[in-house]
Amino acid sequence: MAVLSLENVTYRYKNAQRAAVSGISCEFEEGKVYAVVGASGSGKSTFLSLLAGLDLPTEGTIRFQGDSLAELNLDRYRRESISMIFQVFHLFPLLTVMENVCFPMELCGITPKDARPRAAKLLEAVGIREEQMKRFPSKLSGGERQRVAIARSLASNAKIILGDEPTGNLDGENTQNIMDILCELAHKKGYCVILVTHDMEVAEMADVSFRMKDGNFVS
Ligand SMILES: Nc1ncnc2c1ncn2[C@@H]1O[C@H](COP(=O)(O)OP(=O)(O)OP(=O)(O)O)[C@@H](O)[C@H]1O
Repeated sequence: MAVLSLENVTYRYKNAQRAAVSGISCEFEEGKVYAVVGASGSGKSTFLSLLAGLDLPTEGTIRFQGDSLAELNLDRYRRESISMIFQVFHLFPLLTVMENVCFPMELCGITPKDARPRAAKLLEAVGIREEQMKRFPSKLSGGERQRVAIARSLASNAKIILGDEPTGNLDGENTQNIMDILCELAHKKGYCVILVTHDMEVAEMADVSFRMKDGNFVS
């Protein structure tokens, strides 16, 4: 069953002449990596913010596991059901790698004693070595920082990972590494990974890719 399904979803910014997202219907399933590619201004970021529950469609419906986002508690949906990764990794510079991953768990009431071993496991799973866990993010490469950001996004139990140009700051080799990690999370652990990107190579590594033009998906 689709974890997210969209029916004729349109989003129009106030006073805008045309809709930024225009009549999109599609489904996203667990266990797959999706890429949404398109030129600047085609509507990718707006689309992602709708999936993230940051805005509601002005027309149409987005359903999460069958329930319309318009009827869900969106704070809870954002906190519990989705996690996000970004081009600029959004790590806290004054916290160590380990503390960055523990932080969201502690916000959810997990004690530091329980959070640390779980964070260590998540970091290990994305290839961060034990000695790197004590470092500050500034002492890591871009690819390593993105891996830490992915580990942090896995700290919640959310099964949907939304990525806004997550490989935008990385070279080819690191892009491949991050995509390998995301594909493994989808294929082996059942995550639904949805990435918006300019990068055609990323789109080729995804299981399904959509091309966006003028707010709609085109083939
Ligand atoms: N806050 C806003 N108010 C009005 N119009 C907006 C707003 N944000 C975006 N738009 C318009 O909506 C359309 C889609 O923009 P969006 O940022 O979603 O595209 P994008 O594909 O993500 O672009 P980029 O790759 O450059 O980030 C554009 O025409 C843009 O000018």
